[in-house]
Amino acid sequence: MDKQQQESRSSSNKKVDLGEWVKKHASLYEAATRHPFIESIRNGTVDISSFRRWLGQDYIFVRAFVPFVASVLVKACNETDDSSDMEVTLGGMAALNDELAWFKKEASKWGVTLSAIVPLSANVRYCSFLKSLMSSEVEYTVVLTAFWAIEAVYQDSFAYCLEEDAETPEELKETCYRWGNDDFGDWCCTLEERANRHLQMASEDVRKKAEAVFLHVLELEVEFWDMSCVGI
Ligand SMILES: Cc1ncc(CNC=O)c(N)n1
Repeated sequence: MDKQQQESRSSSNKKVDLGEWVKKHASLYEAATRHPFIESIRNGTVDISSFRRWLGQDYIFVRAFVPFVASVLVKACNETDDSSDMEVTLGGMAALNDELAWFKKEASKWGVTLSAIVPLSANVRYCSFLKSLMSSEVEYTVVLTAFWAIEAVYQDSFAYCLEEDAETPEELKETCYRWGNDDFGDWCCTLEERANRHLQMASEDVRKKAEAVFLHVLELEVEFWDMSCVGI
């Protein structure tokens, strides 16, 4: 085997998957999934005005997330002929329909007026990032990676608040369960599998872009939690 063959062999054998990136960037991943806001839910010391702020801001985020997921679905239909890709994304869209209804119900329980919420700057930044990913120029592999990262952070964070030794207040358990439940966990694993498949097939350039987008999602998630806790 000559040198060039060896290089191309080793680059195609190089393990690229999302689990590896989580390990490689463990401290940022941990900052996003074990944030003080999440820790405060888990140990029962959460400041309720922070929780209410998070709830109102997250409703705005989820409304912006719907067209992003729709754009992932369009790319799945155009760029792959594998129906599992379309199905996992369509499943995510269906869940968002229930989620928006849930936000309305939860907001009224906490006395949060959703129509009066003004998006804070971290939220505006996150929503405009989603918008930038909706461009047809952004590769399917890259947006699938972003989609997985956005969902995985919530799944991991809220599942942590439901562990056996967690002291999450009763009235917050339903919120944690929304993203921390096992079915959502399984769905995230399916999404991860789909994304990994595409990463394996991608060029080095696309993989690099996907890794950068993964890191950017983690940063934006940290800022989103930070925004929820300002003033405490
Ligand atoms: C800021 C943020 N990140 C991820 C999610 C989870 N995806 C949809 O609900 C969310 N609701 N909010």
